[in-house]
Amino acid sequence: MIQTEIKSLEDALHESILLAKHKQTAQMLSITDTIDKIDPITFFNHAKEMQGERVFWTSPFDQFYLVGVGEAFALSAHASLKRFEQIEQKWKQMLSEVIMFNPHQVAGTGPIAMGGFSFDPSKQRTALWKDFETSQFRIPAYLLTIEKGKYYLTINLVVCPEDHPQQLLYEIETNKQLLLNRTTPLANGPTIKTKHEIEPLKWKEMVSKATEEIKNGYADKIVLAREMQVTFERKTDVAPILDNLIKTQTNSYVFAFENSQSCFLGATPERLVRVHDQQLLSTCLAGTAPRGDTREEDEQIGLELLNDVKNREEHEFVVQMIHEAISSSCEDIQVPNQPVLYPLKNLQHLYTPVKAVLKREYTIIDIVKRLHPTPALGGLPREKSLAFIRENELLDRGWYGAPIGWFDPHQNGEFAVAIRSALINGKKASLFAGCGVVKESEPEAEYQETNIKFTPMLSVLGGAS
Ligand SMILES: C=C(O[C@@H]1C=C(C(=O)O)C=C[C@H]1O)C(=O)O
Ligand SMILES: [Mg+2]
Repeated sequence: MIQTEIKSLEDALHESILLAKHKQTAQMLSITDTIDKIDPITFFNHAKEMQGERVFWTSPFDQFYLVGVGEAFALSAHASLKRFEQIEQKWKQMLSEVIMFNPHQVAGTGPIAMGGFSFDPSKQRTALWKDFETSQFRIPAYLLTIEKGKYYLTINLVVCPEDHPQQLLYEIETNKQLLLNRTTPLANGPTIKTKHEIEPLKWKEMVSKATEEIKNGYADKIVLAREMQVTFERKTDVAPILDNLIKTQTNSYVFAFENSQSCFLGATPERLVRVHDQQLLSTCLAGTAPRGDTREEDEQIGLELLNDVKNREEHEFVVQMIHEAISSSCEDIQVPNQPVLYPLKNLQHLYTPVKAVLKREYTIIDIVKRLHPTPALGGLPREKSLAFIRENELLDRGWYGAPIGWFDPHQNGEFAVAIRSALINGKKASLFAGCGVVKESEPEAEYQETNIKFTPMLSVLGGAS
């Protein structure tokens, strides 16, 4: 990694092309500067006119946004074996070769990697997720970062020995104009034409089977998910959906990842892990109840949730596992001994935050590897619950329920668990929702719980009834 003082874009291009000529190979370059204020959804919307797929991330807790377009560099791991290590290794290799011009040193600027993993690389893949790899990160060509009210644009590109600085400069200026200096109105949000739940009866039978297995001592908890397929009147536009998610799901991360004709997006309340300056945060989120119609009713439901044996059990398995999973790589681990309520628009959860200090020799990817899947999405014990899911679930989870997020060259990053999500493809979409099955689970109650978990996405897709 070579780091230099501030340069004009033209000088940076000159220097990188010279280096590429000298080495007789392509050279990656990353240049970051501040820009004027721009709405992140506007930027995302404009990016549609450009070549390249878009990615979107916002964390509601610190008004932090990342919006990327195009792909300067890709990191992927094909085999399921050691996929986290492969991503890390390719990332380190890339970082050792990139030239960075970034005077700001703000988390989430520069050549950052945005992407995710599939839930279970050992599960048989279907055509549904054909556009997505099982481990896939993208260093966007153009990246908007909004942090603490400041706006940054990073341009990442790979130059070749035969490139011309003036030509590249012209292309970049044209794209910047397109992204930053236009006023294109947002299209209307979609309207759902048809809704189809996949095999609800079979799903309930599977919940009964899991409950029986748990009672027989096979496992303590198994998380089971299902799919709802919807169709739209017209081909969907993602920007108004994201806009709506940000406005309606205020306690959730909002994310989108485009790949070819598909877009995976959602509004998840579940942080997997965040690392900033070695400070680590993780979240135990499991145990669910609806919101009440009045304040009193809401408080009553919340109180019952806090004291409900079945939901507390679902939750406790997650707390124990996350604590154990980070114990060897962290110091000063703090875990409250009681959960609190985490209210969302359509439902409420039991929530226990976990704080720790990440030891210097570990990275966020090491932690993702240890945590995924937590018993909030897999179960306990991990391998047994995964085996049950693999064998019985009527669904290709793809990236649903798996880590999605970003990391930067300075060991900062954040991953959420991709729930409350949908995979959109033109005029159709698949929505996903799951729930933690324990020995007290009732199939009908779990079915209703998954129904409320569909509502955040259903309502922004124009189909809540
Ligand atoms: C699996 C999902 O959510 C998970 C399951 C929960 C539960 O069963 O109580 C609660 C939060 C999440 O950990 C989902 O939303 O699809
Ligand atoms: Mg539950």
